[in-house]
Amino acid sequence: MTDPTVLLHRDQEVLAAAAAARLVTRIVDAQAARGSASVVLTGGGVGTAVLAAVAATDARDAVDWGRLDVWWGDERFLPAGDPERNETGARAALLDHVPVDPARVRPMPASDGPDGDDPDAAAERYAARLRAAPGSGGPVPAFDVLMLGVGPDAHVASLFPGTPALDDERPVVAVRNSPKPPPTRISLTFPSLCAAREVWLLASGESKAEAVRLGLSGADPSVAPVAMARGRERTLFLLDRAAAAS
Ligand SMILES: O=C1O[C@H](COP(=O)(O)O)[C@@H](O)[C@H](O)[C@H]1O
Repeated sequence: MTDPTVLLHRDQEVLAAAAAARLVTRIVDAQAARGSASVVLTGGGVGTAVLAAVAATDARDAVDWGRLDVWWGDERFLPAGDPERNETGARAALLDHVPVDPARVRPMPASDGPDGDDPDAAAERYAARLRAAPGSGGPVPAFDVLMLGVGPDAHVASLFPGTPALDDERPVVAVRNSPKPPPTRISLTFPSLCAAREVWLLASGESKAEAVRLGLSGADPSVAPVAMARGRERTLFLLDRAAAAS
């Protein structure tokens, strides 16, 4: 686990553009070093804005999209194509616009998928895919970069304060009664999130400032799950000024 480095940006637009440039470079470097790269996507406002900024930059052509593994850190357990799904937003912002290998894009199952409306079975299915992924020497691969948004309540992925998922050691869990709609979700757990080489926490706006402060100050993760957002080799808090204001 690494201590966070804070990088400040003027506003969300600059933050998204800078994170997009950093993401392209990170993927290109990983592909040069290991032949392929793996990223874990987040939903939410800034996370999706970063993907749109990647799509908008010519630098995206430096990436070998066919050698990129795409995963998600959490998902709203809704039917495929639902606009509230993180997958839907990521496809519209980026994945539909670049030549990714469909077999290497691995969304979390939808509620009308092979397990039907059973989030526990869907979580187990995703855990099995992670375990079986090339280069996975354990429960999950060593992701090159894992991006996280953060809620005003300091949740990351779909790990909410005071909920049993925070202490769950399985790599992927079903989340019920989420305080933020929709109520049923699937999420990577802390051991999986923290297995990433680099974790990037993205936050924009003053509503996130207190959560960011807690995330940087070693708060109790049961109160502020964001405090567990740490990568093995590097942790970045990519913030705009408003999110850093507390
Ligand atoms: O529900 C979720 O919320 C967080 C934060 O979203 P934001 O719109 O407030 O930035 C997001 O990171 C997570 O992936 C998502 O499922």
